[in-house]
Amino acid sequence: MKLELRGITKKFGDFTANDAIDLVVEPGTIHALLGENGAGKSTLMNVLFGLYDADAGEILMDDKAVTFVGPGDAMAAGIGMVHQHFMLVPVFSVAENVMLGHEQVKGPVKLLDVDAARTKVRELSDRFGFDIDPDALVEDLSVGAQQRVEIIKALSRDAEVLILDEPTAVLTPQETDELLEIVRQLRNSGTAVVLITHKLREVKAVADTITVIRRGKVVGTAEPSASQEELASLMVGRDVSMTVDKGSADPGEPVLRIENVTVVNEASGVTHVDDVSLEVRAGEILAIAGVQGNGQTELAEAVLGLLPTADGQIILDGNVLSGRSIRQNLDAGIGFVPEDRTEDGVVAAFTVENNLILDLYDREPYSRRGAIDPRFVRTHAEEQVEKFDVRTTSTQALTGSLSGGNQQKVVLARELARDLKVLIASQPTRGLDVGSIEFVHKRIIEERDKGVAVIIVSSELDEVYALADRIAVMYHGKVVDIVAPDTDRDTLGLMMAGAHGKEEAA
Ligand SMILES: Nc1ncnc2c1ncn2[C@@H]1O[C@H](COP(=O)(O)OP(=O)(O)OP(=O)(O)O)[C@@H](O)[C@H]1O
Repeated sequence: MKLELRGITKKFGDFTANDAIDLVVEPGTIHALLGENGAGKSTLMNVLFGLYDADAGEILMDDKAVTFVGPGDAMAAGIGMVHQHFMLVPVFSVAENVMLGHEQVKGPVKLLDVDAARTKVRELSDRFGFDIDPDALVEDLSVGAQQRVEIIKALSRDAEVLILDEPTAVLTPQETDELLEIVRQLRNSGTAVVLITHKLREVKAVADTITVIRRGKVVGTAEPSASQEELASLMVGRDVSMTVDKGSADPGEPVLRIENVTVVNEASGVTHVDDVSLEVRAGEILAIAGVQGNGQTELAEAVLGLLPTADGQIILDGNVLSGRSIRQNLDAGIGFVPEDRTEDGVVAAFTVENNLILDLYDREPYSRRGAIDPRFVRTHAEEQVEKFDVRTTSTQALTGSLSGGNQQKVVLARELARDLKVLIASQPTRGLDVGSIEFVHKRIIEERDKGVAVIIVSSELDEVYALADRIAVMYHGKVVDIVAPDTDRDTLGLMMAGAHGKEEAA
């Protein structure tokens, strides 16, 4: 099915998020939609999926104008969307999840019993090589498999246009390759795929057509043969350096010591971190590389005090941290960028300016004589928004209304505004555009050069290589080895997949 958007305009108050956007997606093609954070990509897709009402413009399918009042209409017309946050019910099986929602669809297919859904899942799984068991519980599936269930859900409703919103942000390198292969197969079977991503390497690998939007407007199209640098500068409107200059580290004394730390999930009894010892010195960046779910997140949370340690101790500047509150740890100079910004990073219902002072509101100069100084808070927010290039209509906008990448910049701006001894940043640039990644990497290196001990938890090898002075690889809760950043990609990848130590991986 051919999809055409003509002159789509969507405003939020005075702010124009989409400004007369034209886009044609041909059947059997992969159309990448590129744009910096806040460019308006998600807004445009939400208009297309019937979640937002456009202020102007029209949607045509096979040259016929259509109107979608809600996602049900869009699905009935053959549009499927896989969001960044999956919309699956964890305690239901795959087949039950696929069945859900069929009752809303007006189209020809209806899966109103589990048997029919099971058969459909098998059929689609076999056809596209999804490798999904219809009876598996969603909560037992890996992130990559859950995403395939979302795609099956869309295909089970006969989607002919499939929108994938940053589908690889949460995937491992191997899962990413698998997904891209699936996307190619969908294209070959005639599906029109709209792919929203910040990862230029992926765009170049699979896209047939590339449209770039900036500040709500289409600024151009590009060929997949364009270089990453060309795509990046078209996206952000300036030259972007894809690798940040980093001088060699000049590490000082150890600031943070993690000694034989074990973290056990109290409810399930599962050991997430298993007898880990690490040392981070002032003025160095230790990257913890690993496939998501190997204990890195829990280790980072244990250092801040968000999770209790079952064994071992964490020592900051000679002081044992256990038994102290999170607040005390923040006050002691720990900066923390959590992995899940929407859950743990920002309060969506607070304004940007209030999110920027979450850890600071009760101290001078943010508060005076026990009361928040609103003028100072605003000035501070305006400075930070400018410095971190947070695209928001105002500092008083609700943080939940910001695009994903811009919410991440708010978290980083808040954490880096304090005087830190240790910075722990989990997936610090997930969802950020290339220009913002360059900026954030520079800021992290600046912290290092100021003498902060930095821990970066990342599953992106590009990021690990861009920042690390040393790399600790975690697998199944243990540190497999600590290696130098000149270790090659394949060796590191194998270690992340469980090879013990550099020699074995080599
Ligand atoms: N519900 C809303 N209310 C107010 N403003 C909004 C709303 N949704 C989006 N915006 C604004 O519209 C702009 C475009 O946001 P959108 O989410 O479409 O960007 P994006 O291109 O998807 O960005 P990212 O790459 O960061 O996900 C942003 O500046 C955002 O603040």
